[in-house]
Formats: sequence, structure tokens, C-alpha cells
Amino acid sequence: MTHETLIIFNPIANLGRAWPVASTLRRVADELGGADWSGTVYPGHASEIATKAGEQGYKRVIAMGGDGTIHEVINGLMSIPSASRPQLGIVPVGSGNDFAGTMGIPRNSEEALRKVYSGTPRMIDVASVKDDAGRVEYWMNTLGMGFDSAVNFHSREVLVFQGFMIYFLAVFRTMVENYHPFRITGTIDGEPVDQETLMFTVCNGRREGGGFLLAPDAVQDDGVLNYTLVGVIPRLAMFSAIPHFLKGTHAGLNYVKTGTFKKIEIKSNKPLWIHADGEIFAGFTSHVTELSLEVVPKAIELIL
Ligand SMILES: Nc1ncnc2c1ncn2[C@@H]1O[C@H](COP(=O)(O)OP(=O)(O)OP(=O)(O)O)[C@@H](O)[C@H]1O
Repeated sequence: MTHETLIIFNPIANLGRAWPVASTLRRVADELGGADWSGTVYPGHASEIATKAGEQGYKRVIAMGGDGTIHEVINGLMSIPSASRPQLGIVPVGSGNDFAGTMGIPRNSEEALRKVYSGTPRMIDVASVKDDAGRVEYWMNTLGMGFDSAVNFHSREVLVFQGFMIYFLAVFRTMVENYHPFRITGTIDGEPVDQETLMFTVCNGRREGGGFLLAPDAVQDDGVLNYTLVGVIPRLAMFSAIPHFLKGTHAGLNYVKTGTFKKIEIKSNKPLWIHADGEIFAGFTSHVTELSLEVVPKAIELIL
């Protein structure tokens, strides 16, 4: 440890386009006071590096990548006691960068890096998810069950486009291949829920999939999370719903329920496909049928 800042850099973010950005940013970081750098070598590595950063006494950790990198870094930071948890900075070099977008972090990576060195820390909420096998993960942007998870899984196979276009193509594939209603029962903040569902997305951030505005009113330090639940509609009607989710005007649709919560406990009659911040929590071969979701208020000090 030679600096008080550690940059955790994902070289394969944005399909490898992040890699050349690092050499430019290295010079900028040096000019701003310097940082130690650590590149990720395999999935999950960012989480391990962030955990170690706490033990090593770093004052701040910069997640340089997309939402998946921030997700891993946050899981590492949450394993550190809050008193010694480093601050978090974000330099978006991923493809969707939805959480950075929500937080108003500049899309330009050099500008974002400069902001980390000159910005103000603000405590933000994160959230936890626990499945029926007792597996716990933290997430900071969105966690989706059903339709948007299938979109996320398919988006990994679209290799020729960038950003939002990847997700847009994946949406059409999902409509054709994965019409998969499921029934959820359980409670939202103690209130019973029993609902045939196509998609159930819980949000701390406002958008996912490079621009789908699922929770336009979400606030990241209000101690509550938002949800958007899409009931069962015919496949064709889904086409007309897309513009609403892009603009964030879906709350008025009669098959959509939205609201806020602190804790959700649900069971599904079918295994749930789940993404957490765009990372696969339970894929197409999922066995997860029970889930508990909870806000962790003001858990991370994010430099903005
Ligand atoms: N060296 C590596 N080799 C393979 N995978 C890696 C490596 N380092 C990180 N990863 C994985 O890369 C994946 C994608 O990272 P990330 O989400 O940051 O970028 P992105 O998908 O381009 O951006 P976004 O999620 O904002 O669309 C993550 O699942 C992470 O675990």
C-alpha cells in the first residue's frame, strides 16, 4: 500500500473496451495524487480485492468498471466492519453503467475520476438478498426476477453492439423465447401479496438495462427500496409496454404495481430467474423459490 486510494479495475468491462481507457486514467490518477491499481483477473475477484482493501487500511476504493464491478466491490466492502469500511468512488467504464447514471456520476471516465478526488462523500443505502439455501448477497442498483433476468442472461450473448442496444435486442429475444409467468405469495413490509407475475424488480437505483427507467422516483438514501411488479399480460401487449418502461411512465398501467418497502419475503410456484445488478444470482437452471430482500440503510459512503 503506497497510496490511500485503491483503484479496482475490470479490464473486460464493456466487452474489453475498458482496457485502453486505463492507460489514460493512470496518468490522471497520478496527477491527482496517485492511487494503487489492482486489475481483476476472474469473476468475483473485485469482491476479494475490496475485502482486502479494508484490512490493508485503504481510505477509499474506486470501482472502475460497470455495474457488475460495483456490485462485487460493494459485496467486498460490506464484509468489512462499518467503522473501517473504505469510501467508494465510481468510474464508469462498463456498457450499461446504470448505477453511475442514477447517481449523476459523469459518463466521461476522466471527469468521473477527477470527481472522486474532489467530491463529497454521501452515505447511501444498499440492499441484501437471501435465498432459500441461506446464500446472502448485497446489491446496490436493481434486482430482477423473471422477465428482466431473462433479458440480462440473453444480453451476455449479444457481442456486436454496445450499451443499450445490447439490452434492446435481448428484450425481443426474451419476448419470443421466455414467456414465463410465475405466482408469488408472501409479504411486502408485512402486507400479504399473492400475484401472477411476469416480472418483479426491486430497485435502489432508478434504471437498468442501459436505460429502462424502472424506478424513476427511487432515492438512494431514504431508507426504503422501490419495486415494480408486472402482472401477466399477453405477449403482444408487452411490445406496447416497452416505451413506458423506457420513459418511466409504467406506474399508470393497470397491470403494473409500484411501491416502496423495507423488507420483502416471497415464495414462487416456479424456480426464479434472478439477476442482482446485472450479475446472475440464479440463472435459467435456478432452484430458488424463496427470497428475502431487505434495505441496509446508509451502509456505504459514496463520493459524489
Ligand atoms: N478478468 C476477468 N475475466 C473475466 N470476467 C471478469 C474479469 N474481471 C471481471 N469479470 C467479470 O466481468 C463482468 C462484467 O463486468 P461489468 O458489469 O463491470 O461490465 P459491463 O457488463 O460491461 O458493464 P454493465 O454491467 O454496466 O453493463 C462481471 O460479471 C465480472 O465478474
